[in-house]
Amino acid sequence: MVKARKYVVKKYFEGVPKRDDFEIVEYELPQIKNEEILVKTEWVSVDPYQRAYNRRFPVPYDQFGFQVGIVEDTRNPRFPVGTRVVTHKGWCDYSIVNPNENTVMAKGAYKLPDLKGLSPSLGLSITSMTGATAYFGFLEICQPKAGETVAITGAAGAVGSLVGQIAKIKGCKVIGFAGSDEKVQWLQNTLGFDKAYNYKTVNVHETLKVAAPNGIDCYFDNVGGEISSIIISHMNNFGRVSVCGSISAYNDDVTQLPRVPLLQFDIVSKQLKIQGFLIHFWLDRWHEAFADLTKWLLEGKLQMKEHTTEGFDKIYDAFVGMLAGENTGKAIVKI
Ligand SMILES: NC(=O)C1=CN([C@@H]2O[C@H](COP(=O)(O)OP(=O)(O)OC[C@H]3O[C@@H](n4cnc5c(N)ncnc54)[C@H](OP(=O)(O)O)[C@@H]3O)[C@@H](O)[C@H]2O)C=CC1
Ligand SMILES: C/C=C/C(C)=O
Repeated sequence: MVKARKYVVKKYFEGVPKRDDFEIVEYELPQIKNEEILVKTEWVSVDPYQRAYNRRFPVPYDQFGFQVGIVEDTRNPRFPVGTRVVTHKGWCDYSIVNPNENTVMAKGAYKLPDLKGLSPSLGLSITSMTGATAYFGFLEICQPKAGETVAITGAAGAVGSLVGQIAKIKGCKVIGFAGSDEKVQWLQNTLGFDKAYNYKTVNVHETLKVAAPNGIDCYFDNVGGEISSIIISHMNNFGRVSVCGSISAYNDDVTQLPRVPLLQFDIVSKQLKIQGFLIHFWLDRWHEAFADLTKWLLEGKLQMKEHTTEGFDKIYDAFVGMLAGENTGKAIVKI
């Protein structure tokens, strides 16, 4: 019998999630059945949707999320012992998975793609939801063309930093907004963004007059709120907006969300396309994103910075730290 630990969400979050909204539960795993695998978790992902989706499930629920682990026992010939897998089993140190049992959000399990000796933790960014989100959310919805100007909020985060690098690969001019001067320096000096700004200290409207005098063609929106309205008011005719997330409001009371300026006149007069998406829509095509992103990574055309916290007991701290902007790049926890 294997003893396992998992984080259970026992209360709905009010504002910033609190430590005692979670309980760490110890329990014994049953024997694996036909087709199942026993996975020892190596890395877990902390992500904004774990906050945003909180009220979609009846409490108590096991905290879902992507993780990379190694197969320790198997009754599935496609997944021998020692295989590295990506699953959606969340914040636990051991789990039993049937790789064939997909959910709406994720495959039951898939083999970690060959990262040519790079850290398997990249299975939580480059070859997981994060990478697919940046790739499809930007390329499919924004349909960027070389020479166009792209604005990105949440630009120094996991998804945003990839979107900016993909935009550079596609020959675009890239303007990023992030929440500290260090992040801004990293975006400009290391990732090659054309311009980056600290949204906490600049006047976004005045900044865009200078940074994008000819307007913005594509906007990848990770944060929502007032900054998004300002950016959209700077868009060119036939501009495209990919609405990926609205993290600026995830900890807010949904009945009291802040008002943002009316955008309809800009949308109509500039004939803008504004599209939200959920990355599960492309679940059967994620491998296409993984192939291109891994190739670009190995060619040195893009990079993924990881913000790593150590220890199963620290997952909560990593989660609220990410929501507060402590991460540059992908926030992950090494178990
Ligand atoms: N539609 C979909 O299918 C998917 C959507 N997403 C969305 O993509 C977005 C980015 O996710 P991900 O890359 O994983 O997370 P990040 O790595 O970007 O981490 C979250 C970041 O959000 C920023 N942030 C926090 N509060 C605010 C605020 N009030 N205003 C502006 N920025 C804030 C912080 O950076 P800073 O220091 O810059 O403030 C923080 O580092 C999220 O909105 C998420 O929900 C992600 C995956 C799939
Ligand atoms: C699947 C993730 C969705 C958001 C909103 O993060």
